[in-house]
Amino acid sequence: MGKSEIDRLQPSQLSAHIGDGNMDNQPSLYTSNNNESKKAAEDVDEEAEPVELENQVAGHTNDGHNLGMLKYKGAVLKPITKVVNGERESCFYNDLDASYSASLKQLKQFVPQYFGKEVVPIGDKLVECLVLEDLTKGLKEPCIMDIKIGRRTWDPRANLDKIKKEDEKYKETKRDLGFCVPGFQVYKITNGKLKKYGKEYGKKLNKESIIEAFKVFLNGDIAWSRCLLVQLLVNLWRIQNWAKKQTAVRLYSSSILLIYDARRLKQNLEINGCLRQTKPKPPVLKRSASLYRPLSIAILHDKESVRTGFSGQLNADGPIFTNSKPSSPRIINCAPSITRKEVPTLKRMHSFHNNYDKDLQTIRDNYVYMLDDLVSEQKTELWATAKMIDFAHAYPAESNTIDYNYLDGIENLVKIFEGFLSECDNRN
Ligand SMILES: Nc1ncnc2c1ncn2[C@@H]1O[C@H](COP(=O)(O)OP(=O)(O)OP(=O)(O)O)[C@@H](O)[C@H]1O
Ligand SMILES: O=P(O)(O)O[C@@H]1[C@H](O)[C@H](O)[C@@H](OP(=O)(O)O)[C@H](OP(=O)(O)O)[C@H]1O
Repeated sequence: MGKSEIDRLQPSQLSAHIGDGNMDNQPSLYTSNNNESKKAAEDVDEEAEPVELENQVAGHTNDGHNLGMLKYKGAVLKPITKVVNGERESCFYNDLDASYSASLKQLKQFVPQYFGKEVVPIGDKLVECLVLEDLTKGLKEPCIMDIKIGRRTWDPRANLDKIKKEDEKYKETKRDLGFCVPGFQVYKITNGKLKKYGKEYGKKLNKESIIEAFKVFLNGDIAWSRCLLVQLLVNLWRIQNWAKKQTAVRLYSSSILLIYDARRLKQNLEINGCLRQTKPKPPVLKRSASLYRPLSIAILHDKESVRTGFSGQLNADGPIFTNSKPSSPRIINCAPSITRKEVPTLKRMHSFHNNYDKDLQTIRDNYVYMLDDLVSEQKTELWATAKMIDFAHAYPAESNTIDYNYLDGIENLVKIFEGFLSECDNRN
C-alpha cells in the first residue's frame, strides 16, 4: 500500500469523511445535560472506583501492556491503551450522532450507547477511557459470545508483521465462515454453573466444531429455545440488512456480541415443558398442530393454519398454545402483506436449507412480528440480543461499495442460526 493511501486513512479523517463529528465535544456520562446521558447516570449502580468487568469474554486484558475492560458507575469503560485505536473508535461513535448518512444513523441502534471519554483512576495511574453502555446490565446469568466478523481482521494501516499475525489466527473459521469466536461464557441451565471459553479454544475451532460451540453457548445441547433463537436472529437479520446496503464504512476486526440471560432461558424452557424436573407439561401438541415450524408455512396452508394450536397470545416466553383450534391464527392479522399469491412455493419445507430469498424474507417477517408482539403487547423486556462492538479499526469506505468482508461473515452467521431455528422446529 502506498504512503499516500495510508495518509488518506488517518483516524481524524473518519469524521471529515462521514460527518462533522467532534470527538471531544461528546457529553460525558457524569456531566452532560443531554437527557439520555442524564437518565443513564441516574440509573447507574455505584461502583466507587473502576472494577474489572467480570463478564468480559474477549479482547485485551490486564497483561502489563494493555488494560482490560472495566465497570464503573453502571457503565463499561474501555481503556485507551493504543491512542490511535482509541481515537478512531471514539471518532466512530461520535460520527454516528453527527452524520447525515442514513446508514450510519441506522447503525446507532445496533451499537452500545456511547457516553464520551472520561479520565479515571486505574491503580496509580489516570487513564482515558471510552464510556459505553453496559450491554449485560440487569442480566442475572449473562451468557455472552464475542464473534469477530471478517476474513480480514487487519486494517489498511497494518504492517506486514501485523497482517501475518492476524492471518495466522482463527484460520479455519475465518477462511470457511468469514468470522471467528475469540471467547464466550455460558451459564449452564442444568446446574447454573458458569463456563468460560477463551481465545485458545476459539483458535482451534473449524466449521464443524464451531456448530457445537454455538450449541454449548445457546444451551442448545440441553434444549432448543425458539424464543431465544428468534430474539437473536431478529437482531442479526437487522444487522445483515444494514450490511447489505451500507457503503459508508469498512469494519475490520469488529465484533458482534450475542447476549442472553440463562435464567430467563431456563424459565422459558420450563414453562414450555422442555426441562424435565419442572412444572406440569402443557398439552402435547402433535407435530402438525405445532407452531414450531416456519410460521409462514403454517399460515399459507389453509388446513394447517387452523391447526397451529397457537392461542393467539404471546407471553414473555413466546407463543402460548392451546388444545383448541383457532379458526384464524393471530399471526395472519400481524402479517397482512403475506398472501398465498405472493409466495406460492412456501409449502416447500426445506426453504431454510435452500435459503430461497423470498421464502426467507416472509419467514423473517413473521418472526419480527412475533418479537414485536412480545414487546409491545406484553410490555415485557426481551432477554437476548445481538449488538455490534469494537470499532477500533473502523475506516471510511474509499469508494461507495459494500463491505463484503463484513457482509460475508454476518451472512454465514445468520445461516447457521437459521439452521438452528429449523432444527428447533423439528424437535419441538
Ligand atoms: N458495551 C459493552 N457492554 C458489555 N460488555 C462489553 C461491551 N463492550 C465490550 N464488552 C466486553 O469486552 C470484550 C472486549 O471488547 P472489545 O472488543 O471492544 O475490546 P478490544 O480489546 O478492542 O478487543 P480486541 O482485542 O478484539 O480488539 C467483549 O468481548 C465483551 O465481553
Ligand atoms: O485474538 P487475539 O489472539 O487476542 O489477537 C488480538 C486481536 O486480534 C486484537 O484485535 C488485536 O488488537 P488490536 O485491535 O489492537 O490490533 C491484538 O493485537 P495486539 O497483540 O497488537 O494487541 C491481537 O493480539
